[in-house]
Amino acid sequence: MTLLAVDSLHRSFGSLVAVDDVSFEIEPGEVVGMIGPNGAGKTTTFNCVSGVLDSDAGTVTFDGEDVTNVPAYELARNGLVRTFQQTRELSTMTVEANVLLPTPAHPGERAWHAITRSEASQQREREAREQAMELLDVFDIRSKADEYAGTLSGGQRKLLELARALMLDPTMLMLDEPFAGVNPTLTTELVAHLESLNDDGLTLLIIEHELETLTDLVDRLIVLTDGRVLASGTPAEVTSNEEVIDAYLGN
Ligand SMILES: Nc1ncnc2c1ncn2[C@@H]1O[C@H](COP(=O)(O)OP(=O)(O)OP(=O)(O)O)[C@@H](O)[C@H]1O
Repeated sequence: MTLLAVDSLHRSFGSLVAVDDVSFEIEPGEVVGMIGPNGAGKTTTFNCVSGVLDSDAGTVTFDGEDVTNVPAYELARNGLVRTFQQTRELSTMTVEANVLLPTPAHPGERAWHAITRSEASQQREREAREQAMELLDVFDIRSKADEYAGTLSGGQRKLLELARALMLDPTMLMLDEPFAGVNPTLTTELVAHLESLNDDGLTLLIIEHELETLTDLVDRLIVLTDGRVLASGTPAEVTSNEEVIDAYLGN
């Protein structure tokens, strides 16, 4: 069964049509890249699909359920999680606290946990902490666990953002420019992490400008221009498509 189906999505800002009749489908286990020139509507499409912005028309179906305009926190519960182009770490909290933020087991989230401190809630906290530390270990930022997130480099912030998204145990991750501002060594590491997450069954939809980074990683590319899907296919198909070359690659 198709995991994500976007059908005839529209979103305008005043008279500007940012997303204009966009349709695409993602199958379970796929890695799909979304490319297109600046202003093509990639982030707005992400925002509408991930419940950050309401769409004006169209439908989004995730895992067989109509989730059109369902808020992000509810989508996350269903397994659809996204990251942002601008990382959203809280710079005056520690790296560990940042990773723990989205988990329901975080003590701050439910006031009554703090009061009752039931065995079950303490167990959940312990498990969340272990999971957070494992992720920081995998992403090679465990040594920074007790430091303020504000001290991390741009690349490490991307890893922190990814770790935080993974704490929600997603079925599908939508990544908005995960490699932007990341140095080549860290990019290679990040790609390897994404490949291994995909090997474990995680479905990925990735916005990226750097086509070279995406070509090896993705099964398929969706090209947007002027808010519309211009082409979709394997990297080889898309990069040899004349319309794509004119609209995007030729630039
Ligand atoms: N909140 C907003 N208010 C008004 N216009 C917006 C808003 N968000 C996006 N737009 C406009 O919608 C169009 C699509 O923008 P969007 O950010 O989705 O494109 P993009 O393909 O992600 O671009 P980039 O690669 O530069 O991030 C652009 O013309 C942009 O200026």
